[in-house]
Amino acid sequence: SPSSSSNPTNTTVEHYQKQKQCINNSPGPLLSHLFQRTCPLLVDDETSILTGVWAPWSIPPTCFLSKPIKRKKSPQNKTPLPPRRKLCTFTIHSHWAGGGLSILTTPQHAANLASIILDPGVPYLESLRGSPFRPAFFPPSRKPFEIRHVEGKGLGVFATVPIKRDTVLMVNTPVLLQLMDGAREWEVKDVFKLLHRAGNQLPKKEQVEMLQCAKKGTDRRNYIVNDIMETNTFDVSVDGVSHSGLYPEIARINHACKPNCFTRYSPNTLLMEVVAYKDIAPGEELSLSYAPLNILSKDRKELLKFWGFECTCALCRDAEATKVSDRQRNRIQRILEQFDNTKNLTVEKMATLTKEVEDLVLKEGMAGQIGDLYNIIGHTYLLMGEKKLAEEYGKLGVEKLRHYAGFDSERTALGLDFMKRFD
Ligand SMILES: C[S@@+](CC[C@H](N)C(=O)[O-])C[C@H]1O[C@@H](n2cnc3c(N)ncnc32)[C@H](O)[C@@H]1O
Repeated sequence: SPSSSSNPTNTTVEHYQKQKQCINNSPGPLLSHLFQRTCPLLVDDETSILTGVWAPWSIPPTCFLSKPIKRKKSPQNKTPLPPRRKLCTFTIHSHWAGGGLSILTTPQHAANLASIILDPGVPYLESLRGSPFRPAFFPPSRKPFEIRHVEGKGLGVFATVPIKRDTVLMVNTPVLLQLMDGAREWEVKDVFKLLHRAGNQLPKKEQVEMLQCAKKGTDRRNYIVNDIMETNTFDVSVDGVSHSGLYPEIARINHACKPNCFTRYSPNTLLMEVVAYKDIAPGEELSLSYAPLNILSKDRKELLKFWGFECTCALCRDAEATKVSDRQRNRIQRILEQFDNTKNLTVEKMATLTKEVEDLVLKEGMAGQIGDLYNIIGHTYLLMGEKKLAEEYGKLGVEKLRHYAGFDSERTALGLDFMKRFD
């Protein structure tokens, strides 16, 4: 096993049994019933050999230790070095929704995730959010879109029927998750090896879906799974920590700088939804923004290099429209800066700026950020001593965040936190 022998952690069976405790509060404060879940044991490469048990995973994990931490010897610095952490590949062949999933993460995050993977309690969560986790067009044979070739972009997804704004078009579980937070702690070659294994261990169906995803093809070392992850994943919060998630069907949707769809992620189920921002006509291509929407075209271009392409969306092909959009997005930034400086603000000025920024946000196809915007406005009013207006905008923010970010998103939790001061 790659991480054995040199492992400095205590790995006796007794030590292993002592680990039976929930360290993290992974589900967050929204879901009090989930605290009663039993806490799964930590599983890694060594515990699975010691105990012969690696449930709920289908295969014993493979792990690598993080790089040794180097520090200059000095008599002043007596703080102990943090322990080296393990990064492992965990695979389950049939999770709660019936699919296969491989996860590259630490044993602690994997243990905290185990109950979600076995049964996230979807009916309860649906009752909390007030709507089912199901695409509007059901069963899957009635999908309102098709996948076909697009000039200069590879494959893309196109509407086949009229789609109304706010329609849930896709609801998918991931096939691969990879820890991003602190990822540099491990040797790159070890991460590549674990990714390769994570891909190989998937059931056939998910393996094929994964391998069919787009590739940049720029890595001469030919680490295909790493290439696929870099080209196709979304940033998702798993056990409260940043991971990248591969959702092969959703990954077919191309990027646009003024998209017609947005994604909504639920950390309590790992489900990712694609929702229409606006009405979409048959024949129109579905699009998502891979980069944050509130940045200017040159910064977007820079960011999109990470996905390995030069954007050819409708906005980027139209120099005049790009200029107007940059001007509008720039103005949004300037207004947000004014919200930071409450000394110069009056209630009347706030009302005028709010109206202007709301209009601009909608014009720029940034409705997904409107909840965050109301939240900022709520904070500004509070700093100005306008409690009633602060509460009004805080409430509006939570309502929009529930819709655009998701009922259990961390952004919504921030909005709810803000509202606590008005209880
Ligand atoms: C997540 S995939 C999208 C689906 C992909 N077209 C396929 O064939 O599976 C991302 C890749 O699609 C292409 N792509 C997506 N959006 C694009 C855009 N706006 N302009 C040019 N290429 C784009 C790029 O090759 C990018 O690396």
